[in-house]
Amino acid sequence: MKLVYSAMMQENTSLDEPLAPPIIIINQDDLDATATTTPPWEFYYTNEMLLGRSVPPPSRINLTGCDCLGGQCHLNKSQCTCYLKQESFTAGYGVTGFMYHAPNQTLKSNGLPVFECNSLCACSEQCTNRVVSRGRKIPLSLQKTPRKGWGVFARCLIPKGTFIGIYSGELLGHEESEERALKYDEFGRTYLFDIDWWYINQQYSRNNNSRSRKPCKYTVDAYHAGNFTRFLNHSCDPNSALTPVYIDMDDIERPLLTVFSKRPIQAGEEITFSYSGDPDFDDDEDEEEEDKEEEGEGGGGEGKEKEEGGDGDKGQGTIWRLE
Ligand SMILES: C[S@@+](CC[C@H](N)C(=O)[O-])C[C@H]1O[C@@H](n2cnc3c(N)ncnc32)[C@H](O)[C@@H]1O
Repeated sequence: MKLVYSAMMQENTSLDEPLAPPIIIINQDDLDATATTTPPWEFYYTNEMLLGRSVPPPSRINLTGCDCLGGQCHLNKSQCTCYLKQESFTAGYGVTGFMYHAPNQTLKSNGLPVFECNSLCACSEQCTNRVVSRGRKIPLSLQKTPRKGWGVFARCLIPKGTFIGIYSGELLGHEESEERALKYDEFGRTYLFDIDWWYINQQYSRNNNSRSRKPCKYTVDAYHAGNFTRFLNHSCDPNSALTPVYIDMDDIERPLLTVFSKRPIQAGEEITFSYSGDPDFDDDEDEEEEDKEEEGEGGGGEGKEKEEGGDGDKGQGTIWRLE
């Protein structure tokens, strides 16, 4: 059954990540023959976002693509519209250029939005600004733990800033997510994840000249549909974090929730993140120098101060509804 489960995961994601190594199932905890040998079959395994009843299909009316040729968007900084868009959001937070290091495609900083090149861009599939869209590359296992149920484990050393997976599932509107939360509270299920990133709130506060929090418009529910990320357990000292990523999406309230390592993760180590948002807003100043070298840059971006947040919680990503 473990092999069947592993094959099912691979089959359901073969189109969007054909090169992803299989996820293997390890169950050292089940000593008696009647115990469950695989993770539950209760959900549809997918990397995609399925739309809830009130969620419109993605609109691409305001989506733009760059005209760069080849895979070197990071070298076309004054012409690449994706580069300029990324900078307009993140230069104020000390990150120059794209959010990925050009040579190894690792994330420069957690907690900031990423705008990847998209299906309207002329650049190639090898573009340095396409990471999540190219899918998972790292080998993982799903492992039964003694006290936390199933968890996700690294099968090789994962460098800092590596893409791990999309927190996929059903994208629900506010009303539907409230209904689900009530239902799930009865059963003690916790797979709902609000998309309420600090910069969405900040924009709302600015536009409405208010310091009140914006009601959360969208929530991801990974209970009925999702992928291995629904098995990630919580830690107060996590080795990974969520990052909002926009690919074929022009609505700032609908990023993909993606998981990236925030420090090197050893082979055999459990991969975890904080269910209540990541308090570290990692603005690695030493990496800024590296970025300039990579991009042949003379300056710019350095020493800029972070903006003041509307409600002072820049470090928070999203909030998991705990029981
Ligand atoms: C999204 S699920 C994570 C996957 C879960 N372990 C499973 O087997 O389905 C969240 C649930 O995992 C368990 N969990 C997550 N982190 C935990 C932790 N640090 N300690 C104990 N239980 C944890 C709790 O039961 C929680 O409701």
